[in-house]
Amino acid sequence: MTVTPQRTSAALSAPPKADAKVIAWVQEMADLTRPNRVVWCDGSEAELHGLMNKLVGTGTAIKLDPKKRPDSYLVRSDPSDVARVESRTFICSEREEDAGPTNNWAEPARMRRTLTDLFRGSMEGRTMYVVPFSMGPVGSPMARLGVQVTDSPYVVASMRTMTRMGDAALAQIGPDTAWVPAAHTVGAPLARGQADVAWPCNETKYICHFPEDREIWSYGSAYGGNAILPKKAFALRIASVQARDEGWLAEHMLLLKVTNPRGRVFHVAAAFPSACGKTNFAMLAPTLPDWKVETIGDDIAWIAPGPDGRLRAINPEAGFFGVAPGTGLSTNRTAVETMWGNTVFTNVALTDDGDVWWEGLTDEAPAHLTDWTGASWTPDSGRKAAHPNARFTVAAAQCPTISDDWEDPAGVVLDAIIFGGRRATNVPLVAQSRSWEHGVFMGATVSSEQTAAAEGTVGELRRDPFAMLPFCGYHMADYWQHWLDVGKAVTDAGATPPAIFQVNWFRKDADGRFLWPGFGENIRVLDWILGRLEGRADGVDSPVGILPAPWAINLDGAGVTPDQWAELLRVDPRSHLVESDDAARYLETFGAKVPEAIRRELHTLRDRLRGKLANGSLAA
Ligand SMILES: Nc1nc2c(ncn2[C@@H]2O[C@H](COP(=O)(O)OP(=O)(O)OP(=O)(O)O)[C@@H](O)[C@H]2O)c(=O)[nH]1
Ligand SMILES: O=C([O-])CC(=O)C(=O)O
Ligand SMILES: [Mn+2]
Repeated sequence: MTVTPQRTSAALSAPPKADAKVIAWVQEMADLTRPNRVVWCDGSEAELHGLMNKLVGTGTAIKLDPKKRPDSYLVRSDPSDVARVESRTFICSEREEDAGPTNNWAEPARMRRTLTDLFRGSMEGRTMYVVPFSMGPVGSPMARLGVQVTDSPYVVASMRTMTRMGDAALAQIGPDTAWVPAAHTVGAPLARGQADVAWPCNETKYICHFPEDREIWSYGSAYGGNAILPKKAFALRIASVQARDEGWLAEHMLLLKVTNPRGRVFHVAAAFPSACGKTNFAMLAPTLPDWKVETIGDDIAWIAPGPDGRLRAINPEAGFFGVAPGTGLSTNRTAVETMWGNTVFTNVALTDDGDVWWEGLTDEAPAHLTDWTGASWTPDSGRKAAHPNARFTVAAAQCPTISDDWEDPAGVVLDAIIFGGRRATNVPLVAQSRSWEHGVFMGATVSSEQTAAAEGTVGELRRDPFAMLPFCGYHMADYWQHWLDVGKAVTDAGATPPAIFQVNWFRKDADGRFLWPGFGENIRVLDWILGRLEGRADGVDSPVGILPAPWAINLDGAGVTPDQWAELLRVDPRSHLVESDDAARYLETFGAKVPEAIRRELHTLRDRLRGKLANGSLAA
């Protein structure tokens, strides 16, 4: 006897105003994945409570003590599903060369067959949630729309915080609206009567992007960066392609508003690789008097020329998906205050009185904890209580320093752009680029030590251009050309592009200690950066860019010794020449597509370094 699986009707449960094409796609996905039922998410508070109750019921989430942290939960993932899987992330462009050497490429038709086979029946025994979402304030001309289907209630709850989702987003989609379909399954169908596990996932994982079709498929993981598809998959990988085609920029950048002691307001964007300080910088608590720093976004910025030609930026997200370890009262009090309630924690430790803890939250660890794997833990267990990539998910609106213009549908005018990385040696604390082209060169050659935000060896040095290495949806060298083109378009429109800077908070001394106090003290660097824009801060030329002149950065009370300061800004021509050899080899991997302006900047850098070396030996 053959049993025809019951057809789950997407149309039956669809809201009355749902667009026909959306319904048809959801139906197609339901026919393929065969869930027990289809639920269209409305984005309401009641819906969120229902999802969290369900997660508590399946043992996925633990409700924290409401007296300590109201409406907050701890979720423990499967120990194998804790970070983005870059080796399983694919750009399936029609032509391999459009993905470029930094992406895994797969032939689209073949990948579609693979995915179709994997998705067939993958939601059996589960509920398919339909989550319409808007990236950017609903109705903003800079916002973009999408619809994700997923069988993970944890992912739906995360999307409720990270995006504007539900009815309001669905209402934006009409017959002629562009929207991105994003299909997600944990890949763990349940047979009739089979008991579920707390964190269903699959050993096999695929995170696939079809840039020409503007489509996303994700299989096997429920970890945020792999499964909350509006975030990295859409707002960076797919959006970077849209941005290239439409003349704007989709960037891995935080956004902040700074008011200086004289009341002048600036907006700044900064790109640092994953786990290199974006959230911390976005919530900077200034240690210098009379400065005000407010938060607009902590991870992604969409940047487009406005009517006056100047670049304007929005934060397309609605929440923070932040790294917990290292986030504490002494480093980022603002983040800690943001998480007072309504927060989902993933892979942190549980205290005996029903609250959460992680390394760095407080100086001293509690005497006893349940660690992120659910095992008993004491300070002398000899292992971390929280996973190094443990995360908190919380609404941006809850941030005490959220800026009043963070949801401005027109975006904020950008005054400066900062690139950074995690470098123990060589790279100075701050340098200003001499031009837009030089700034693009700085961004293109950023290198950083690998962190726990992706699988791989922590500490290994890798080039991470524009902090976009894992997130650029097309050929990286074409992306650099696009940046050059955008700068030129701004200039051609008679406007001034933002000034570009490079920073490094992470330089270490011979004993392996950070030379720069960082965190709230980073305001001293911002003071200089903005002072450069106002013409009130002095700089000295160097081969790698304009460095702060002696005394140009206020170090009063920073606790930095003159020797440390000298080391923070030291540019050793010999080691920079070695670095530039490496940069040259790196650029070679992109072949003929490397823009002429980038080659020219490399050439200039090497000439200047050699000149410096020659002068140095003359002087000696
Ligand atoms: N030494 C030093 N460490 C910092 C500084 N800012 C951030 N960190 C540390 O860097 C780690 C990651 O910081 P985050 O701000 O969460 O990084 P992120 O770039 O937002 O990370 P993603 O969410 O993965 O994109 C934490 O352990 C921080 O404590 C700084 O100025 N100095
Ligand atoms: O995407 C993630 O998993 C978290 C994140 O912000 C990053 O890695 O940059
Ligand atoms: Mn990030």
